Amino acid sequence: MMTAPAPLPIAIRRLPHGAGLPLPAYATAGAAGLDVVAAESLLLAPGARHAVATGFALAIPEGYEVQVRPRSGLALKHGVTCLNTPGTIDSDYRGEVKVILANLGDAPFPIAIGDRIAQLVPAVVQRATLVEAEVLDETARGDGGFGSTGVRC
Ligand SMILES: O=c1ccn([C@H]2C[C@H](O)[C@@H](COP(=O)(O)OP(=O)(O)OP(=O)(O)O)O2)c(=O)[nH]1
Ligand SMILES: [Mg+2]
Repeated sequence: MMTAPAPLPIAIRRLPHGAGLPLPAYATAGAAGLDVVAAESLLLAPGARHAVATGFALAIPEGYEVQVRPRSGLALKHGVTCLNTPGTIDSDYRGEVKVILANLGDAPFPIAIGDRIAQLVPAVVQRATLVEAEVLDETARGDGGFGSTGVRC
């Protein structure tokens, strides 16, 4: 049987306006994302966006990031999504985690303190060393992209 990778410990600090709110938590035993609740209330107008407070800060271990992802229910039912999905929380960021929500729907969307608005997924970061080259190796694709292989099979 495959064994699941051990959970990554991430230090979390409650900020004053996050007092009393639940910390990000998995909704089910197999959930991939830790659900995050809003630490402020607002009415998000159609077409508007807002960096929603969460009331906590993280210290992610070096070599990892945390992705901020939308919830599909909000996206499908209300057109509310993370504008910059997946949002990137850098390992050296110590400020408040914010969720940049956008309302792509056609009705104002109310957010109450404690509403689950997004989910956090930690990920390993593969950093790169760029090696400058005069010529790149040839491939069958070459510079074809952006739909060059068509739509149908
Ligand atoms: O959804 C998000 C995305 C980012 N951040 C915070 C944590 C992250 O480490 C920092 C910078 O994010 P990013 O690199 O995506 O933004 P930037 O526009 O490149 O800002 P910077 O110049 O500060 O890196 O902002 C959030 O709180 N929520
Ligand atoms: Mg950046």
